[in-house]
Amino acid sequence: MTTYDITFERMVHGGEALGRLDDGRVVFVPYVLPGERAIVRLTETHKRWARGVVVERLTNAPERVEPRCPHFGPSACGGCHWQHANYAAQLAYKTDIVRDQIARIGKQNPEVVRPCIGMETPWHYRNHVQLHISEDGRLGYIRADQNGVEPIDACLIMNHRVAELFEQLEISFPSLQRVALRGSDRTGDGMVILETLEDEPPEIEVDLPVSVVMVLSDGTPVTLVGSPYLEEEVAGRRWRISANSFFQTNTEMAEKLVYLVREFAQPLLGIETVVDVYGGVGLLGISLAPEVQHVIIVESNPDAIHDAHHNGADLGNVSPFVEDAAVALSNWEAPRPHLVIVDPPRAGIEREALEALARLRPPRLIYVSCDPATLARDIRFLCEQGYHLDVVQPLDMFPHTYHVENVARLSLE
Ligand SMILES: C[S@@+](CC[C@H](N)C(=O)[O-])C[C@H]1O[C@@H](n2cnc3c(N)ncnc32)[C@H](O)[C@@H]1O
Repeated sequence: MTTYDITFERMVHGGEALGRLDDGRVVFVPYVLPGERAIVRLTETHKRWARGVVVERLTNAPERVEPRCPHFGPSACGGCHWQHANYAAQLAYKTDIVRDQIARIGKQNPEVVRPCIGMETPWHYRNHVQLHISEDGRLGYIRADQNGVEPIDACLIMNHRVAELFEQLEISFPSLQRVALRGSDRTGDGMVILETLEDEPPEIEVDLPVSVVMVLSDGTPVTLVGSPYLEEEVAGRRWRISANSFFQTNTEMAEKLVYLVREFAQPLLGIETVVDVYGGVGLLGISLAPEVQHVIIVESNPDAIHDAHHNGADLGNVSPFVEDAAVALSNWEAPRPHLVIVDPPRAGIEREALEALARLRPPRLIYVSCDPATLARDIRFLCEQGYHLDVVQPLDMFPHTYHVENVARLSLE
């Protein structure tokens, strides 16, 4: 077996550490830290890069800590990537990664990227988890090597309500594919979402104070017990969230996100219309509604738009629309919005929507993103169309993973 002695330089987007082979190729290796030296075996080789695994670690970085969770590691749970690094180091890696993406892919000055904002206590934060069924019928997460499901006894990143649901849950449906648990530590609401191969919902009995929704094989959600939605509390408002509506998975950081968007939207004086594209249940747009004349929410999921109607009803100036982003932006007939917020899924803004957004030319744009690479790609395009990148603020929505949320503000030069 050929092995290589590698010293690692930095963390990269995707969560691996980057080192170099003697022939100049870069090599990506998980579960090591910048500054560490390890003997590595290559698992994938290409002309300009390779991927490998640690055979033996020769040195430890000062940032290395003992992972708290017994399920963490290369041949176990794939949910967390960085429990072996202290939290301050995780935040520093995230800042460096975002700066690297903004410079290399976005072709922008990386100094506009502020240091990543972290959580005070970076544990028990997830209000929503997706669990799979292991070979022996237990609930778990997809393994880090993608080789099946790692059954888990407990998870340190579930919030307390979700952890409570997980402990109490006893289910045995032969056709069960996945189980999602959603819960709020603030309102106490809880929901179990069962995904099956069935076409018909079964009769079930549940002893717990939770709602149970079953998603049938065609994607239709059917409420079996309780309510079709749960409620969360963020930034002084209650948010209604249906079983298949998106909501930010970290409630504490969702609140920071709302306040940051509000800060980046200043000055709001004189702003008539704000458009919140990829708006979900309206979290970002509705939070600005008390300070502007009109908020339009564009979202493709009808259930989320139904929630947004409910969430903004008391304000009287919120108009939610079920529409594809590209279609809505391409056919925009209302007056030009003063401020557009975009918060697309990981893949970023589709090309057609991005081109339509650039043609619409709102004077100010706030781009919320959970993927720094697609954010940087889209920023590059928008800057080529005349926008200026003012600032990028990384937020640690997902401690112990390599994922990082970002809020960018762009304005017309
Ligand atoms: C990352 S979430 C953001 C939701 C919301 N801004 C929030 O903070 O809760 C992205 C949202 O975009 C919606 N979406 C995905 N593709 C879309 C499209 N092509 N057009 C409109 N909305 C889309 C998803 O349903 C989801 O609600």
